[in-house]
Amino acid sequence: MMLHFTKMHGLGNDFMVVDLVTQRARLEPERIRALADRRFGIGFDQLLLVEPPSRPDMDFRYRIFNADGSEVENCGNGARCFARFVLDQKLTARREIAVQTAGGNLLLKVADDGRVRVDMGTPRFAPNEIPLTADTQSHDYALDVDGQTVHLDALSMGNPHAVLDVESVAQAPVTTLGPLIEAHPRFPRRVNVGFMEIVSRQQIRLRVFERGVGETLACGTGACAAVVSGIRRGLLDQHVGVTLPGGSLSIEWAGSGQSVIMTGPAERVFDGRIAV
Ligand SMILES: N[C@@H](CCC[C@H](N)C(=O)O)C(=O)O
Repeated sequence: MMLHFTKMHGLGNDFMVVDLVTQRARLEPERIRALADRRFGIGFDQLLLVEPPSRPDMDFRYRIFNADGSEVENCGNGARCFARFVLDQKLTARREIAVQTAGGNLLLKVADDGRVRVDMGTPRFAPNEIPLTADTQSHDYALDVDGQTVHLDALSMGNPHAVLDVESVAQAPVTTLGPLIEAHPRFPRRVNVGFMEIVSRQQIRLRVFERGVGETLACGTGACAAVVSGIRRGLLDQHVGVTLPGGSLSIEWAGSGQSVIMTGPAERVFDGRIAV
């Protein structure tokens, strides 16, 4: 049987997107890892599976798998690509789409210019909700990493994020410190690691070492987590532009108990099919 897919990206964070509303397939972790391979497979950071919802008040459910085959709770750039995909495939005519993810429900709006605005839900800070092993909630956790003390903030955007302040993202130890924090035993489900350079109260630069992938060109939930961290520590204003290696996102957060709003592009690259 042939399975149709679409290759998409949000700021260079790239996806294989599969419609499982009109098609049927089961992809095991080993097959996902093979398909994600950039030389022997299709090549992608995440696989997105679009499915019918399990609740009548939702339009779709979508599931997210990292390149290492692990299923995860949330994906910001993926959410925008998902919204463009269901419209382009005519799976819906609605420009306002409610979707279930493993990390919670999201509300997405596709603007006339194709940019997508996503209500990413409320950030969570309690250590057990991240999850992070810690006695008390803080915005400054000290982690022993190979005998060195590293200070970071941590929070959940549905998925777990650590945020480190750096002087310069160009010099940041993303590929050396990133994997050590990603797999640190105090993060029992591993963690996405963001390196944030604050340029002004309305602008940051960010690089993210993603759990289950490695450094990507952009991470939507990572951008939300970094901005939330900066706002809650009094370092950033409510509307912040985030420059990532693959492009820019706009993030807004009005503070405690409020949803984080992310706006950015979503692009289709090509369509293909594989035998399953
Ligand atoms: N690229 C994503 C995040 C994808 C999931 C992440 N790697 C995790 O394991 O939680 C984004 O744009 O948010």
